[in-house]
Amino acid sequence: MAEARIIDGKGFAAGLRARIGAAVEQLRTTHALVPGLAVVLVGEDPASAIYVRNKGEQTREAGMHSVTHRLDASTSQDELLRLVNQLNNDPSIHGILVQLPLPGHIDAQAVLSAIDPAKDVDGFHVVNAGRLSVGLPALVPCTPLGCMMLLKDTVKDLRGMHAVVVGRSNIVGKPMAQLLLQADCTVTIAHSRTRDLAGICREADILVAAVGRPEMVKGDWIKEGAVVIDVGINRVPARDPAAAAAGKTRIVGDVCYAEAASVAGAITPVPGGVGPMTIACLLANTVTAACRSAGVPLPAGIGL
Ligand SMILES: Nc1nc(=O)c2c([nH]1)NC[C@@H]1CN(c3ccc(C(=O)N[C@@H](CCC(=O)O)C(=O)O)cc3)C=[N+]21
Ligand SMILES: [Mg+2]
Repeated sequence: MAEARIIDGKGFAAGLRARIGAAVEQLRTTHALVPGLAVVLVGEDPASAIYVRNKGEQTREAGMHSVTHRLDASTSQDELLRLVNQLNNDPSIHGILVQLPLPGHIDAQAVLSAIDPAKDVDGFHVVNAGRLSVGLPALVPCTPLGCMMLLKDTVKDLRGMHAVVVGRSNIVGKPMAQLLLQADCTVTIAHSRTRDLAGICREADILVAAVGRPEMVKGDWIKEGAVVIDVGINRVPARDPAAAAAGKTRIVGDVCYAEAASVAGAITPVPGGVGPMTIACLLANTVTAACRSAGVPLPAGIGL
């Protein structure tokens, strides 16, 4: 059997960011509208710090207004809520992202609920989750949105295909299932407690792995020719034992890539697959939020 086609998320994301940059330039010249994104980071988690820096850089590269608030890990929930409220009322800010996870003393749901749904570019507010589930215009969570863009680019006609989503988080699994359903797929949501998970996965024409367990999905879980979207980003010890002993790590997905690539028809790599799409879609959502708030038509080429 032929080796799977590699779905180039990194390349697709670069193209999407270029289209976003052009749209931002149009909005500025024709509507005097500059989309603005505020990212809030509480504490010093090193991975989060890198993501937040990348978000800020890519936002500016697209010509957008970017603000990053870095708060001490000891910041109280009240202080964080005051900042969110201030950003809700700031007309230069169209998108607000509070980086997760938050320190344990802060109730993440309370913070997410405080974000104005119109500025909720993560799409995590219950209003956006509800709007997505009933088919109303919504801000759609960035990772599933990016997965969907890659799928639509890879598969000519998704209608009637059996999509299996492994993982049921509010951030990826559930919204992913909603988007697939909207694209007329037949959708199964599976998870760690699913009976015969391997057998269910083998029925998938489209397999989305979003469980957060390194290389859990094996090659023999995959139907010949299936499209595999690997959402996982797991840090594991480096392959080389000496490097591993020295604390070096590498990143793997939720899918055992080498095994899967010899069975699947197409597959996203990790890194370079879904991850870069997540940030590009954050920029796209910020443009969407800015246009909706200003009553300006959405630019073409940056949505589903
Ligand atoms: N409120 C909130 N919204 C988020 O969207 C959010 C969050 N909190 N907390 C953390 C996770 C993680 N996340 C990623 C973004 C980009 C890559 C990414 O660009 N990955 C690259 C590089 C991977 C690497 O080398 O680390 C890749 O997969 O190729 C990964 C992960 C967004 N998150
Ligand atoms: Mg689970």
